[in-house]
Amino acid sequence: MPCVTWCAATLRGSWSAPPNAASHFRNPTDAVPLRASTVPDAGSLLQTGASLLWLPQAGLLAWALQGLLQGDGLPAVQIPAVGVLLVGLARAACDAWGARRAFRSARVRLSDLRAQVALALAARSPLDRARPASGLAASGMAEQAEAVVPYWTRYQTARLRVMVVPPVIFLAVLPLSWVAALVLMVAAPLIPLFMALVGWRAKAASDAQMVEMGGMNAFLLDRLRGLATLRALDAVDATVLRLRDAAHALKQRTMAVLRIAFLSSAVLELFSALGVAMVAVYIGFHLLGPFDFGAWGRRLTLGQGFFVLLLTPAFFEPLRELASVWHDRAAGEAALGALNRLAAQGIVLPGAVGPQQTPDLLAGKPARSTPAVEIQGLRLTHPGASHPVFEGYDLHVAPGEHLVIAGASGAGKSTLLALIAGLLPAQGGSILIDGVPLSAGSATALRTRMAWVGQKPHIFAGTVQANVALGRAPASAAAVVAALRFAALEGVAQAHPNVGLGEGGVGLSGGEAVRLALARAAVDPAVDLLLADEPTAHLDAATAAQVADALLQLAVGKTLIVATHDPVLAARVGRAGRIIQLAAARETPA
Ligand SMILES: Nc1ncnc2c1ncn2[C@@H]1O[C@H](COP(=O)(O)OP(=O)(O)OP(=O)(O)O)[C@@H](O)[C@H]1O
Repeated sequence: MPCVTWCAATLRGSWSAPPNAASHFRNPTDAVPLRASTVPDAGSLLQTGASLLWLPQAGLLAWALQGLLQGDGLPAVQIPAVGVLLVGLARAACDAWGARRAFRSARVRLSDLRAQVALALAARSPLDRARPASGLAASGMAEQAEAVVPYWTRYQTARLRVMVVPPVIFLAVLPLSWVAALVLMVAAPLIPLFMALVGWRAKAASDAQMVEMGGMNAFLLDRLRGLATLRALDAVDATVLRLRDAAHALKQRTMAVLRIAFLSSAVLELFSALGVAMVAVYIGFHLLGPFDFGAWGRRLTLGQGFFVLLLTPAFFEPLRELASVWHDRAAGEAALGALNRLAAQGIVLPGAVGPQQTPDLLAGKPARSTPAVEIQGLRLTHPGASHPVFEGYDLHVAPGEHLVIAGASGAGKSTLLALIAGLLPAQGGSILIDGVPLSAGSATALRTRMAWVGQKPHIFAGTVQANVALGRAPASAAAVVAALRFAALEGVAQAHPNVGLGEGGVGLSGGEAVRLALARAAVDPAVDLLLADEPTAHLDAATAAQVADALLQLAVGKTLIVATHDPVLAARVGRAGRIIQLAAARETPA
C-alpha cells in the first residue's frame, strides 16, 4: 500500500469546512466547477470609461480646428485646449485607477480559486489513485494559475472595451457620414471572425503547452525524489536525456503558442490599417470635392471630417488591444481548465469536508475507555477493481486487545487498516470505534484517538521537532524530546529536535523513520488506538526488533492492530493477543 501517514493529524484542527461542502461519504469522480465571478470588474469598467473620454477630446480638437479655419484666432483654441487637458487628465486617472483595481481584484479572485483547489485536493483520500501527482498539482496551482491574472486584467478589460467603445464611436460617426460608418461596420466584424479562427488554434496549442509543462514538472519532481535510486541504478544519464527531450518538447509547444499569438496580431493590424486608410481616403476626397456623397445629403465641414478621422483609429484601437492580449485568453482559459481538473472530486477522505463533531463527541459517555473496534458487514470494492476486497466482513477487536492481521499479499490488510482509520469510505456495513459509528461527521474526531505507523512514514521537509509534533497542541518541546527518547532516537544525531530533515525523510534511515513515526504516536496522550501497517518491513532483524520493542511498549493499555508478514513481530504481538488470517475477505482463526 502507498505510504499513508498521519493525514489525520495534519488535517486535524486546521480544517474549516466550506458551508456548502458535502457531509457524507462519497465516491464519484465528478468535477465541481470552481466558483469564479464572471461579472465585469469595476476596474475594467473604469478603464472602458477612460477610453470613451477620447470622444469629447476629439470633439474639442475638431472644434478648435474649425474655429481656426473660420478665423476666430487664439480664443478659438484656448477653451478647447483647456478642455482637452482636463479630460486627458481625467482619462489618465481613470485608466490608472481602473488598472490598479482590476489587478487587485484579480489577485483576490485567484487566491480564492487556489483556496478552493487546495480544499478539493485535501478532501481526497490518500488512497485515491486518481489523485493528481503532487508535481502536477503544485505546478497547476502555483505556476499555471498565474495565467488567469492577465486573462482577467487584460483580456477581459479589452473584451469589455471592444463591446462598448466601437459601437459608441460608430453611433457618433453615423449621423455625420454613413459611408465612414459603413466602412467601420464592414471592417469590424472581419477582425473578430479571423481572430476566432486563430484563437481556436491558439487554445489548442496553449492546452498542449500546459499539459507538457505539467508533465515535465511531475517528471522532474518524481526524479528528484528518486535521485538516490537513480544514482544507485546508474540511470542518471538516461534521466538527463529524457529531461532534455521533455524540455525540447516544451520549447516547441511554447513556440507554437507564440507563433499563433503573433499571427493573430498580424491579422488584426492588417484589417484595422485597411479600415483607417479607407475612411481617410473617403474623408479626404469628400473634403476636396470628388466624393460629394455619404454625408446624408450635406457636405462635411473640415472640423467634422477631422472629428471622424480622429475617431476612426480609436474605433479599431480596442480591437487591436484585444489582439495583443488574445493569447492571454487562451493561456487563462487553459489555466482555469487545469485548476478545474485539479479540483475534480475523487474518493473523499471521510471527515475532510462537512460539519464535524468535536473531539469530545464522546461527551455522552461518562469516561472515555480504551476503544473496541466493531466491524459489521463491511463492503468495499476499489474503483476499477473487478472483485471486492471486503464483502460482508465482520471483525471484533476488544478494548485493549492486541491483534495481528496476517494474510497473503493483496488480501486487504492495509485496506482494512485504512478503513478503520477513516482514510477510505466504506461502501457498506459499519465500523464502530468505542461504540461511535465511523462516519464523515465523526471521522476527524475519532482520528484524534488513532495513530498510524506505516512501513514508509512520510517525513516533511522541516525540523525533527515539527515532524514529530505535526502541529498538535499537546506536543510541546519537552513532550517531543520525551517521545524521541521513547522511540530510542535520542542517540541518533539526525533525530535531534532542531535538526532539519529533507522532504521524504532525506537524512534518516528507514528504521529511524519508522521510529520517528512511533515518536509521533507517543507524543500524543490522546492516542489509544494504534494502527501499524507492516512496521518492520524492509528492516534488518536488529532494527525490526527495536521497532517491535517500541511498538509493544507504546501499545501497553491501548488497542493495537498490526498488519504484518513478519513472523517474529506477529509472534511477539500475538503472544498476549490474537492473530487472524485475512483471506478472500474472510476472517479465519490462525
Ligand atoms: N488505492 C487503491 N486503489 C485501488 N486498488 C487498491 C488500492 N490499494 C490497494 N488496492 C487493491 O486492493 C487489494 C488489497 O490491497 P492491500 O494493499 O490492502 O493488500 P495487503 O494485504 O495489505 O497487501 P500487502 O501485504 O502486499 O501489503 C489489492 O488487490 C490491491 O491491488
